[in-house]
Amino acid sequence: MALCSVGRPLLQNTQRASGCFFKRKQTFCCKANVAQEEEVRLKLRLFPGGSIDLQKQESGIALMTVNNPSRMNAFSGSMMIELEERVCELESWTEGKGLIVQGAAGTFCSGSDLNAVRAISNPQDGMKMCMFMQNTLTRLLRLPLISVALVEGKALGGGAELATACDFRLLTSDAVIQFVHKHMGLVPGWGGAARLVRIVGSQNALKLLAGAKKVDPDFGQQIGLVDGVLTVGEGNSLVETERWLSQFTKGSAPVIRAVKKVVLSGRELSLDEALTTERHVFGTVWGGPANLEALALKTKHK
Ligand SMILES: CCCC(=O)SCCNC(=O)CCNC(=O)[C@H](O)C(C)(C)COP(=O)(O)OP(=O)(O)OC[C@H]1O[C@@H](n2cnc3c(N)ncnc32)[C@H](O)[C@@H]1OP(=O)(O)O
Repeated sequence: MALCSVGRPLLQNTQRASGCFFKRKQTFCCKANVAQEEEVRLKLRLFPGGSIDLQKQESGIALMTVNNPSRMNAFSGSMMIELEERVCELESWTEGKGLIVQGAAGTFCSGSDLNAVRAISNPQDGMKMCMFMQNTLTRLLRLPLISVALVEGKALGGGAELATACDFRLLTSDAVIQFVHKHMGLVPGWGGAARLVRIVGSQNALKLLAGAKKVDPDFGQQIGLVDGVLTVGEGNSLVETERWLSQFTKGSAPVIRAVKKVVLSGRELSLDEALTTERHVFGTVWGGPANLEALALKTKHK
């Protein structure tokens, strides 16, 4: 498995399909990065526990579970490494269309494992862990899959940051997202602040971070952080989430992956770069099987 999470190029699959048009954004894996990453891994391995489980389903929807229930699904060091490995696996899953990220045992994730945090509370180690997680979560968000965080129970600190690394967030009616960093004398470091500003705007992001404000489903929907609410007790949240996601993942994998790529480039690139990307991605679906089938069926959009 390639150890090149640091500086993995943006939209690598699009690039492969249609040439190198992300030159400005590109940084390549270099020996120094790989060595640095290995050093971080060695350190993270000192804090074992829990797992990140991945199930790739025939439907094209994968299920990723943050699994450390005795610590409310807090991220141990080994879980950070496993998360990167699972993301790597998803990057090469060409049949994939969607991803659900959930926590085990009815709660989402309580952030970084505080035992590890205490042990690496010096700025140098904190920065390395932060860089590793920032990279992994950036790659998670950039997967050519439509992703949704199923938030049951609590998403706290780094758990709230993980939820922002998905395209959508669905909450059960009793769930809470809270950026508790300020109460911990911190700010987000896993890319959560940058993503939050893009999701809810800077005014709301400031309120959530400076006030460590609890976001319940109603408030979350008002500010655009929450995309839907699942009623607790009314069926299985996971089944409900799969049903919700399937409205976007129904159909041909190349087309759905292409949709994610053009939206991602619109979100992350300059207009000129995004337009170029859109042209290239368009070229990958134009005259493709789904396009030809729709033309043959004389599809009407009533
Ligand atoms: C850049 C990343 C920044 C960060 O993520 S910093 C970490 C931010 N997260 C936190 O501060 C969460 C602290 N925990 C809590 O507030 C509460 O435990 C929480 C999640 C609301 C759950 O409360 P309760 O339902 O009352 O359950 P509890 O407190 O008895 O917890 C059950 C067991 O889980 C443990 N736990 C919860 N969150 C943890 C964490 N982040 N790291 C390590 N252990 C954690 C907790 O210590 C308890 O263990 P034990 O049963 O006492 O052995």
